[in-house]
Amino acid sequence: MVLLRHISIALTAAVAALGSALFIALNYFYRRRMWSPEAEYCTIKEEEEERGKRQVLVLGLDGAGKSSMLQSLTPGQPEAKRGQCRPTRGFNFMSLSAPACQLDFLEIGGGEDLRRYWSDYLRKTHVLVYVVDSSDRRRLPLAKAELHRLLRVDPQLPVVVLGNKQDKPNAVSVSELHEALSLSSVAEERRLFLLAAQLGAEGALRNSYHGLQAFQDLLLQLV
Ligand SMILES: Nc1nc2c(ncn2[C@@H]2O[C@H](COP(=O)(O)OP(=O)(O)OP(=O)(O)O)[C@@H](O)[C@H]2O)c(=O)[nH]1
Ligand SMILES: [Mg+2]
Repeated sequence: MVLLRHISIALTAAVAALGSALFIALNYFYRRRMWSPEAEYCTIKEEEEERGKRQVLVLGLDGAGKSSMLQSLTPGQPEAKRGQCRPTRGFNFMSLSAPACQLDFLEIGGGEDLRRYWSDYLRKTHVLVYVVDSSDRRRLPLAKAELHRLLRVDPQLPVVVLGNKQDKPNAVSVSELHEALSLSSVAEERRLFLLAAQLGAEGALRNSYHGLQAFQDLLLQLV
């Protein structure tokens, strides 16, 4: 009788231990299995931030001057000249190493077929550089609509708007650009800068923020 009681106690304990082990194993299995793009993205972003990388997303309508700007920022490429950039059919990537961190610039082409993918890249982005062709007066409303569509996705994302091609005779001024892009309506919660810029004939980017180094410093402050 006593032996039977011992056996039943031992069996109960064994079943309980097995149950716990099964529960822990299943829990572990499902935790690993339950994947969400958001969780995956957060892990990647955290890892990159730990390694001191910051992403600068460069967007703007086709022909605005995004690739030209990246070329002019690329060390060792001073010979980049106007008219040498081809339309970006997909991505364009460039990295700049600063003492504090690495700035990873990612341009996505501005063609109509690529614009629909722009917002997918905002989640990984620390600062948006939005390039506008100041001389393309006809498409300013489109440039504004695309910018506002992007900014609705992330109300806090810092933005630098580059009013490019200021060298062109028909370019709108910075204050006209501010008005045409309705920047006051999107600047409330975010840090937003509007700079006039032009690619010099020798390929160097000039902007109203006192040169290239200051432009980089501004980005480093914002990321
Ligand atoms: N006059 C003038 N031309 C410029 C300036 N910046 C760029 N360009 C010219 O504008 C054209 C388009 O420049 P890109 O840099 O290819 O434009 P993008 O924004 O990268 O265009 P996509 O890749 O098609 O989205 C090129 O012929 C450039 O040389 C500028 O400040 N002034
Ligand atoms: Mg390009």
